[in-house]
Amino acid sequence: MGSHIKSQSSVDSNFTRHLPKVELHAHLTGSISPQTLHDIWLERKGQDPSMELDDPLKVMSTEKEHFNVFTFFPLFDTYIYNLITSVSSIRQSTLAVLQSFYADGVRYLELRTTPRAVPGTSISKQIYISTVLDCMDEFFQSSGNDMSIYLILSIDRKNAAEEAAQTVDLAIEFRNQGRPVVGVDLCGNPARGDVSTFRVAFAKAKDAGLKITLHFAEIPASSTEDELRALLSYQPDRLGHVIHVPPKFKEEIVEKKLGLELCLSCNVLAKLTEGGFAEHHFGEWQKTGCPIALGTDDVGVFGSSLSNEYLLAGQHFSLTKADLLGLSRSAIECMFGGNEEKDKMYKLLNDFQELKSASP
Ligand SMILES: CNc1ncnc2c1ncn2[C@@H]1O[C@H](COP(=O)(O)O)[C@@H](O)[C@H]1O
Repeated sequence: MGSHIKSQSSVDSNFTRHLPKVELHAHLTGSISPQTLHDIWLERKGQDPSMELDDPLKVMSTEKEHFNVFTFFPLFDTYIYNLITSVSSIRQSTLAVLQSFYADGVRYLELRTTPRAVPGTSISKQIYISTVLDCMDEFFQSSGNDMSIYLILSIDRKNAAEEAAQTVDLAIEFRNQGRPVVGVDLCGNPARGDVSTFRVAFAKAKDAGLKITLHFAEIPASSTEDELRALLSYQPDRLGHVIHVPPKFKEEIVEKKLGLELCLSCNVLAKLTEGGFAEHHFGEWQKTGCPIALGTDDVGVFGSSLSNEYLLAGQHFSLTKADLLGLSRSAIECMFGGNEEKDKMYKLLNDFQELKSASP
């Protein structure tokens, strides 16, 4: 009874930080902090003073107007991908990202990244992915196996069908080598591309037993009947963002109980939604019974950690500690890593709940 009363109390940052969390929607490059990018920039500037890229602390300053859907996507192609061009900087940034999720209380992480070769170097897509996977292995061991980490490979909407197929092939190849690759994602600038291009690639991913998650209805232009019908025909296991979803698609999603990856700060700060946090569509989806996993999307850009996302949900939707525990449990349902991983997370949450209810 005591534990019941305590868990009804309002949420605070101490609670959300210590809550064992599941992060399922985090883009690796967008998760790199401005400080880590700055460190990499300083080192490159030291080696090559004529390097023309501006200081990340200036480019990504949160004091200026926040990135919106038009300014956000070029940040990767024209800036960050030009800064992180060596195996050592891929390693440095990936390890820093893993460390910050861990320090924030994430205990199960599915990171996603778009395979990329670095022009003018020997870094192929394969080398890029194996470097990221090596960092994940290293981090897993050095954290005392405390945070499980899996990888999802992203297809970018601007990709041609062949590139998308290559991404799926890479996912299958690494998964078959026993590396922790669990799925394939569709991301990228929602104003670009025709998603029907990727039919064959996603069919191959499905056949190979990979899980599928898709960025879905992020902006009105990517929420047409044709697009959403095509995306649902790829039989996704989870959907990301689900912002501008027309009622009949909503019904279908609810009927299938698809897992939903919702990113409050990203949507509000990038102005993908209107009305601020209080009007975020989390409020609507929460009533539908679809399992929800809060996610950071791009913590390096939007500056809000996963524990802060839980805090924001608590504050803006009047959720109690018990509600946030329930939300964490619903994120577990959405995990791609299998039942053993789910059981491990449920246990962590139960232990946490007991500890909280026992503490004065
Ligand atoms: C508004 N939210 C979003 N919507 C769609 N795609 C997004 C995104 N945030 C990030 N990305 C995708 O992730 C890539 C960077 O990470 P990786 O190099 O893959 O690790 C971006 O190029 C973009 O395609």
